[in-house]
Amino acid sequence: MRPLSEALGQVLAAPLAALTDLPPFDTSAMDGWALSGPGPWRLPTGTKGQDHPGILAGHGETAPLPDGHAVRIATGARVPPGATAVLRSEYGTDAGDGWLHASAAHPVVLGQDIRTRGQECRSGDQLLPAGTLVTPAVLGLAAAAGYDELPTVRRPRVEVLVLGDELLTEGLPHDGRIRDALGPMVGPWLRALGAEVVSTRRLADEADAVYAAVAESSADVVVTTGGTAAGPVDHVHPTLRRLGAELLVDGVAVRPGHPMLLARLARESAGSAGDPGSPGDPGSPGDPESLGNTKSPGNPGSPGNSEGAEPPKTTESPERRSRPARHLVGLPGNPLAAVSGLLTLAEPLLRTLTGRPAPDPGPAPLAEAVQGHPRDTRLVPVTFRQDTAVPLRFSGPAMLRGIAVADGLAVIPPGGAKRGAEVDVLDLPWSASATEQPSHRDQARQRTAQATDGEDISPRRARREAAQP
Ligand SMILES: Nc1nc2c(c(=O)[nH]1)N[C@H]1C(S)=C(S)[C@@H](COP(=O)(O)OP(=O)(O)OC[C@H]3O[C@@H](n4cnc5c(N)ncnc54)[C@H](O)[C@@H]3O)O[C@H]1N2
Ligand code: MOO
Repeated sequence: MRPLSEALGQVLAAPLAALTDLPPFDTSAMDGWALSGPGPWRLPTGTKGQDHPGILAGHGETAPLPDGHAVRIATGARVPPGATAVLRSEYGTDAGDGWLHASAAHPVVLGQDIRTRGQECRSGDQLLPAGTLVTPAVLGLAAAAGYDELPTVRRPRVEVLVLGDELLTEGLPHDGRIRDALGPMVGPWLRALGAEVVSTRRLADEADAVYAAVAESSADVVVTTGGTAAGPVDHVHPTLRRLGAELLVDGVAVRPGHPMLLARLARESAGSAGDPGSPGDPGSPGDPESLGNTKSPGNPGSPGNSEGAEPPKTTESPERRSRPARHLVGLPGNPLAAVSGLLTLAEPLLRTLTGRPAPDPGPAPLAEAVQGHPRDTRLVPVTFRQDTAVPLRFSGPAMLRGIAVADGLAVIPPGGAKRGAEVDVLDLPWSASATEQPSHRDQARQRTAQATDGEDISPRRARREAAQP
């Protein structure tokens, strides 16, 4: 459990059920008078004009209001028993003779401007499902519904290791060296995906340095960048072999990003002995082994070659076996290939570890034809214009110019897609639709269907229209 003040950005470990009716009592929605029955209404002596406040917010139950009577009331105050409506101050006249009259232009309707008890929810109603990200609005709702603290899943602790001798951390490229584009990008991206990033370290292309950094990391997830291919200084595979890690994904049929990998590290490596805690301590950690079964357009590729797929023999004690596994996500060094790995490997892993539901962004039609790879799925940066996904230029594996202005990555099947073809789009964590819960999306669809007399519209359009005031 976490106090509300510390729960922002966490994920709910259990559904949020209302601890009270909301509103908890019949409440005046306006400043004015509480009335009983048809008017004119008798005012209590001493409440004439503004000199007597009447019933104010924050007070206990008041005396019943007899038929034909009225009493001044403030917004948020408890409506007295027997009241049948509230008349706004601008719609009534207190002439000072002890009687209140409603203006002819505003005839009183039964129940008007009274928020009835339980209008928003009844005590025990489920307000939010487990797995919901705690946003500022969720904090407000939880407080209104009676919570002082929230059951949350601990965020997975992630360490980022940036590999590459050629990388500069400042200034302009020179002498064959280039700026590190992934160090500043990957940590914040993982944070947006729900991770607690404990550090981002830059490492030289040295086998022992890479081995030591991975072996000594106490993080739940190690994310490396670069060094995934088979070049002379690509140290990720050799390190994993040296550690006896199990390769769960070793390359995918996706461009860019095809050398990305996911490995399960031995539960206890040199530096992680006795590592306390786990992403799932208080909550319900998912099982990353079921990643392939999660319903997600984020897994467009199929694991390719299966080098090292033989699981290591386990001689662990039951106590050690009960500790959660640690994982390594190997992102390719080409920057857009690394983004591809963030969205298709890191995202489902972190989502599963925190028990969040799979996104269901829905397809979008392509504004233009997109050339495909002959055998592999392509991921292409797109932006949304009206209802369509517009492919962006600068989508090469080494380029970030397209993704920097994109709303998502379109999933282009092998062989390509024609103009108008409906393709899945992987949302970026900060794109509006990525932050919606499926239940909200369904409600948005329903609301929009109501607003459009059931016209069949695309889910993306439904979401956009539902977001309009
Ligand atoms: N013979 C083959 N060579 C390569 C293949 C292949 O199939 N056969 N695949 C290519 C593809 S596709 C990719 S993607 C890369 C993956 O390489 P690595 O993960 O080993 O990454 P590096 O070799 O370290 O770097 C690749 C490229 O990216 C630049 N880079 C690396 N880190 C950063 C960074 N932090 N910021 C900016 N740029 C970075 C690096 O300078 C290289 O240009 O392998 C291909 N090769
Ligand atoms: O697949 Mo590489 O990953 O084209 O950039």
